[in-house]
Amino acid sequence: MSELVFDHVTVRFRHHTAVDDVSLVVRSGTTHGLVGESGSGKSTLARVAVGLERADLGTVRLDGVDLGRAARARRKVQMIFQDPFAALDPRMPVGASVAEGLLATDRKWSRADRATRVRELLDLVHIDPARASERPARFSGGQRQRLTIARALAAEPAVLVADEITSALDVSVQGVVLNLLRELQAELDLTMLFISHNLAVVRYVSDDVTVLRGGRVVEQGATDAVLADPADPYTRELLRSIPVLGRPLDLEA
Ligand SMILES: Nc1ncnc2c1ncn2[C@@H]1O[C@H](COP(=O)(O)OP(=O)(O)OP(=O)(O)O)[C@@H](O)[C@H]1O
Repeated sequence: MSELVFDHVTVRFRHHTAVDDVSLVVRSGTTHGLVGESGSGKSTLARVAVGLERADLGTVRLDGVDLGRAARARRKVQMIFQDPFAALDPRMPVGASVAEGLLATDRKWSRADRATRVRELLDLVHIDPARASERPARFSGGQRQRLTIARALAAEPAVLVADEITSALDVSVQGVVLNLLRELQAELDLTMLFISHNLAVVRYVSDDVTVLRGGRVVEQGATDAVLADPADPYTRELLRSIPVLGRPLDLEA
């Protein structure tokens, strides 16, 4: 089991409340989408989960353990960031970058085991393992994002937090990365908090959804139910930007 619970979380920056009493549950083996316009508090909430930000009130718990008090448990929550160009050290062979993720596991890895695991991880994200010695500059944006996913998976996370991971990519590549995530979800039974300002993207990967506005939850529930019958005008507004059924997803919005 790996359930991530945000329990009445509030985060303030000086007099500004970025996250205001937010509660949500990322159920084990499911993807929870977090959607809302720019500045609604999505990234701040994600940063609290991985310990980059502190909650002023409330707790984030992984399987009952308060992550605010347990740095070790926080390593079980791994974040994938928006910009795959900034996320990989340009001087390092990509295999070495992926291997960095193994440091977050509690095991000691022999050189041979490490190399084998890196090959497996590259294979999992459909990057030719023979390219492990190449630098990031030789890879496209979409390939780099797949490399950062491999590095996050190397850490054997209980929960993955994906923050706008497709928004820096060309629209043609976004679908490839989203499809990979769906494939990994099915294969590895991933538990994931998936953040995007784009409801079409969230709908594509999420079992449950929380809609944030101005740091507050305005709507929450099973994705299908929420999108079929949104109770809040703001969600209806976000939905209007999604193309009707039968037309391709507008992943660029
Ligand atoms: N370190 C900080 N210091 C002060 N204010 C901050 C800080 N980080 C975020 N904020 C503010 O908190 C609010 C929420 O920001 P946050 O980045 O969480 O929103 P977001 O929904 O992720 O937006 P975006 O989609 O643009 O990333 C914004 O008003 C932002 O300006």
